[in-house]
Amino acid sequence: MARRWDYDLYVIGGGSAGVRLARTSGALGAKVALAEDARLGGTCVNVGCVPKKLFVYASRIAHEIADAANYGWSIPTPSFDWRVLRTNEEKEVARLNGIYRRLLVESHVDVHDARAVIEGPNTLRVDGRVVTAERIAICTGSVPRRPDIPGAELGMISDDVFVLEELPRSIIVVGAGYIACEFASIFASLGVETRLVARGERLLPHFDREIGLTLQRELAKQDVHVTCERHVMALEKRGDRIAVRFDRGDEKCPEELLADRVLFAIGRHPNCGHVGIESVAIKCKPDGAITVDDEYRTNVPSIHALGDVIGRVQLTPVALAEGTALAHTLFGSRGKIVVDYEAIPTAVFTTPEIATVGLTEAQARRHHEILVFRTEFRPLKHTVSGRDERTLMKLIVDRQTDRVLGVHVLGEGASEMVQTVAVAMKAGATKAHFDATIGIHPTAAEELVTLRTPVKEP
Ligand SMILES: Cc1cc2nc3c(=O)[nH]c(=O)nc-3n(C[C@H](O)[C@H](O)[C@H](O)COP(=O)(O)OP(=O)(O)OC[C@H]3O[C@@H](n4cnc5c(N)ncnc54)[C@H](O)[C@@H]3O)c2cc1C
Ligand SMILES: NC(=O)c1ccc[n+]([C@@H]2O[C@H](COP(=O)([O-])OP(=O)(O)OC[C@H]3O[C@@H](n4cnc5c(N)ncnc54)[C@H](O)[C@@H]3O)[C@@H](O)[C@H]2O)c1
Repeated sequence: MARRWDYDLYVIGGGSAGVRLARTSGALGAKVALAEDARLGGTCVNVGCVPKKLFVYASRIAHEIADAANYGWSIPTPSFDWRVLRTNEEKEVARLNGIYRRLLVESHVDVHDARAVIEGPNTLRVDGRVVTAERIAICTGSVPRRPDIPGAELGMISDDVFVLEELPRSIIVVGAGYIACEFASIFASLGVETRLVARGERLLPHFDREIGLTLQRELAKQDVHVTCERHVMALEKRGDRIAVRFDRGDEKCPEELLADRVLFAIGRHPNCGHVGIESVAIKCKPDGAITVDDEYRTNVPSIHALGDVIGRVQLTPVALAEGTALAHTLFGSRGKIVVDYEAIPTAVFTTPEIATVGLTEAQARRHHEILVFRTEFRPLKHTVSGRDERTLMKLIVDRQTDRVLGVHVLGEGASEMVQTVAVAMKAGATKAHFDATIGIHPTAAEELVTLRTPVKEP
């Protein structure tokens, strides 16, 4: 029998959400095509998680070198070459682009290296051709925001860091979230004079307050100048440098500062431009994110949207989970699969790094009577290295049920620790379970199972 549509599913966007949706659907027997107008792998692979983490590794080697002397190592005049790092990072990204293509092809997905634009509920234009599909999935991700101020075009966005020809001597990073903190930490560790400017009262406003404040203190020890409650008003070219004007100045941060580069890290917009959503009147929220139901269906029943473009949680593992869930819901045999958005673990890859799962202390206080278990210490490694770095751990526990509601760690290995703790939390772990678990010695992680005395209420 002739098919009514060219495809069962047409996926727009080859990032984390799109590739996972397409290849899982293909593997389940659907006839699938995917369009990507840039590089396969999307933000995460090309200008996000992966190249960023490689930069993080590079930056941490600087710390290892500094810590080596007291361990007996003498490393004569180390030097760093940004171009070598960039070249090797690009090679790895190209390798991953190839792997993504192979995974799609092996799942029988037709890959179209082109922009796809929706023209109707079941119709798209791809490379000048009209293609039809029973269902369309918009997985077009998000793009970095720039502030609406004079001279904003002089500043970089995170995408630009991955094509930076030379490491600047100085940088002003604007923002207080994941990207601002991660890049400030990377640049400072690589020897760039770094200033982080936040408009709010602290870094990482969506994280546990104490974690944000402690990060600020740790970054300051590494000579990152952190200035809070300051708004950037304008950027202006001054010879080879950029002048940044703030809303006010004081002795710690004057009203105007010069730097080689400015990086805006002030959040990301859902990427709905050039997708044709207006042609079928797809509804969006005021922030531009596409509105979907719990099956990622838009107001047009044949069109779905998932990943960053729906603006729920802009993290790769969430985009992947959404892709898997939708593929199984549409083409699997188990009925509707839903993503559990509760207690999503997340990390900020600063040095020292942060990882967290569950409620912050402030969030928990709103709905629970809680006990807070807390420890702050100098890690064993640094008792000899001499580095003045502290680790902070917090456990937020429901006083009545003993359930662990939140775990917050700032310190080396935080992300690796919290990923595993998140499993225990999903299983409904109580503080008694943590107490009954034997630690691994000597580690920092063992502190999580040896915290016995709650913090006294003020
Ligand atoms: C600097 C940075 C660091 C990050 N680090 C982390 C991290 O450490 N951990 C983490 O979990 N998350 C991280 N993230 C977030 C993560 O990258 C995103 O949440 C994730 O990539 C979203 O996946 P997505 O598939 O929704 O969108 P994307 O990966 O952005 O994919 C969308 C794709 O659609 C394509 N596209 C758009 N329009 C069209 C069209 N009309 N036709 C064809 N193709 C189109 C785009 O070219 C793009 O490739 C980071 C993000 C950034 C910017
Ligand atoms: N490690 C990770 O998992 C990781 C790393 C990077 C990015 N990401 C994802 O990408 C998203 C985008 O990252 P991000 O850091 O750009 O966003 P973010 O939402 O984490 O932080 C944006 C920050 O910019 C501030 N801000 C907004 N407008 C501003 C303005 N006009 N002037 C000054 N400050 C302003 C906000 O108050 C906020 O603190 C994150 O929300 C996250 O989901 C994740």
